[in-house]
Amino acid sequence: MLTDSPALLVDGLRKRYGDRDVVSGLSLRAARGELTAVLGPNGAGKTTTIECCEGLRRPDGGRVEVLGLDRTRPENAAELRHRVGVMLQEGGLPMAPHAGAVLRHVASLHDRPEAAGPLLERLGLTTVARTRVRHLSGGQRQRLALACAIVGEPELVFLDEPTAGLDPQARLAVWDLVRELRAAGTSMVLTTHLMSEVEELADHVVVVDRGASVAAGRPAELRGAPHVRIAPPPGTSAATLAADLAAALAQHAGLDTCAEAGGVVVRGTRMDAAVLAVVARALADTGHGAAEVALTRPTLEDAFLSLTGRELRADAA
Ligand SMILES: Nc1ncnc2c1ncn2[C@@H]1O[C@H](COP(=O)(O)OP(=O)(O)OP(=O)(O)O)[C@@H](O)[C@H]1O
Repeated sequence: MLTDSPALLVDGLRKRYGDRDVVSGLSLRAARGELTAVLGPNGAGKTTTIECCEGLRRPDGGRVEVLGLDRTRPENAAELRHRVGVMLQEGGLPMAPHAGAVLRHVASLHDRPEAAGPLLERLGLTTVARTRVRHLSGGQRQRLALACAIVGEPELVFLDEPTAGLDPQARLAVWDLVRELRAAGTSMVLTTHLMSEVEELADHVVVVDRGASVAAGRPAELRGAPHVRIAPPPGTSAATLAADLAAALAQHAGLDTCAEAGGVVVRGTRMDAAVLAVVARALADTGHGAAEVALTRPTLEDAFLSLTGRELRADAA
């Protein structure tokens, strides 16, 4: 096994259901000791990809290496079962046993498991330890599935929407646990629709759309730099305003003005209140005015929407 291999390497992954390619040449890399978030619209192919990495689905093409081992080779399955933790979107828990018994059973499958009691306590499950899984609330099942994924102290954990449907207190408890795991050096791959979760937890983000990876980087890289955004006044096109403003700003080296998404955007290496004042003066010089001028700090959600579009997908799952 190569110790300098990434926690997860996916290269040119393909998966087809019937005559539909749902994953078409997807590549991503998750470094060891980091939390990599995989984002994408409903139906983008995230769960299918992660399930191929977990060994639950067989890829139709491409390479999947988990902790340096080829995931598609049956001889690696047993070793990876011990070294990788999986929290499935649907939980995958047996319904009849008590919650505590399920966790103790999963713990018994590992060589050096974490103690089940304290883990149940951390996830607010002590009072339901003797409740059958089928009688747990959705959020309690979700937390039990997380406990089962990490009780074996795996090197890599896959978390598929781990806080979907949890109340804010439970979400914070899960986030604290995830931070502790990362501090202890655990590699994690997380899929989520919550941008706040990504902002809080992710070291690295991969954006997936229509079965392929469309962007990857640190959250700050994906968010992009602050810029001045100007909404043209009624009756003035963004293109006209951008051209006139660019001329008015010509003597200010390092500022780049363009029309973008119905507005005008000014970018530069340093974007602060002083630059905002310069842009506002130049705007006044154009004689156009503006409906709105603001120094904007793009959010991850802005970046996500600009990468994947705003329209609801007809093929959304
Ligand atoms: N077993 C299956 N048979 C046929 N089609 C499937 C199957 N599993 C998933 N799909 C389809 O594959 C596409 C990708 O689904 P997938 O669950 O991977 O998306 P996702 O990005 O995880 O979506 P979400 O964010 O909604 O969980 C969807 O259009 C889905 O309907």
